[in-house]
Amino acid sequence: MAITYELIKTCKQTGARLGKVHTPHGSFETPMFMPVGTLATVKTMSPEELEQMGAQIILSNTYHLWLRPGEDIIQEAGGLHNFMNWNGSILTDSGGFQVFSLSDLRKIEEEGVHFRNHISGEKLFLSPEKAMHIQNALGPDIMMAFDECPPYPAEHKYMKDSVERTSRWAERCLEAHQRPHDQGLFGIIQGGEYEDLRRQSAQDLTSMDFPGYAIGGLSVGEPKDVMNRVLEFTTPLMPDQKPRYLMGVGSPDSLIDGSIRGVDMFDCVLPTRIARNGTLMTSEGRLVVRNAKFARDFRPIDENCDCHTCRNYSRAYIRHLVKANETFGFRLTTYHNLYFLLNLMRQVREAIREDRLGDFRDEFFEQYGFNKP
Ligand SMILES: CNc1nc2cc(C(=O)NN)ccc2[nH]1
Ligand SMILES: [Zn+2]
Repeated sequence: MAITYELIKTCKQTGARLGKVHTPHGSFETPMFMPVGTLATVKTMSPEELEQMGAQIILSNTYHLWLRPGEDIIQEAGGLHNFMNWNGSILTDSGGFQVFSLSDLRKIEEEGVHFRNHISGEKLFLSPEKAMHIQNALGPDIMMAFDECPPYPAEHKYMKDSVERTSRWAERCLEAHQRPHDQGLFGIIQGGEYEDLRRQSAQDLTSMDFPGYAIGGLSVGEPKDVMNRVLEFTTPLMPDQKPRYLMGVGSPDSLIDGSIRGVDMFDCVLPTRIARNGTLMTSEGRLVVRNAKFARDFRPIDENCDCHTCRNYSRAYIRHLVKANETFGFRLTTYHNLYFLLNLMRQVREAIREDRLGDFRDEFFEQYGFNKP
């Protein structure tokens, strides 16, 4: 069975929608945040802990797994689910973003992209066909088309050529897709900040009938109001009976603002990455637990959080572990940050059910300390 989307209801106060995505490894309600497990692990978390905190779909990176351990080993293990013992859904990206963000030495041709391994420097080549071959071997529930994620800002002429090549590459990905029945392939809409190019990209891709669509090329350094403007004119161009996935977005305010503009799925390394340097997301804003003021603070990280970390450990203890570079400290901070975002999405879904996501946004922004528009 492939990927299907069920639109449950639209928020009467905003453009947000409550939905459900069905995959071969289970269904999940949307809007939903996907923890990132780049190398077939959400760093420091066990699959049991991910399940316990309410994660239902995680992301893994094709580029990284191709280099290490190699898709052949994962295929021999029976695919990513078996290899990492995760029974929920998995989405793999295509490597498009890594090629353009990790490797500066690259040459883009019609056939594909020549670049260097960001670790060893060896010459590499990725094409739509190669990216599909690797993802078919990894065996996720959802795969992403191979595209170009251009830098921000980019000239309109460059972006137009890039969008047209990305559309040709999307066609080639569909051609090369080996397992359409048990692996959904999402197309990626590009076009940068240009409304005419986002429209052209959306028209090209929606004419190819993918089971879901992503909005790429954002969260690449553009101001938040540019992202929000691009979402405002892009989501209405996307089919409303299919999932809409905004790639690389995961700060609390962007998750809420993206949901309000009709986005259903999000992923970002932010919560796990900042956890590893002791920065916590709390309902009152960010908390840097290394700060000396927490040395004798025996309250939980967030008094409004009921996660495992906040129910059992204090700021003073976590500060001590983080300063001593104790692994357990980073497990506690990671668990809390992921729980915080998964719980935020639960509250967003609840607010959509009750047609009050606009009010929720104002309350959350006020308490978290985000400046209101
Ligand atoms: C962290 N920011 C961020 N932007 C992204 C864009 C893409 C994309 O356009 N892929 N084709 C993927 C991941 C991203 N992560
Ligand atoms: Zn917590």
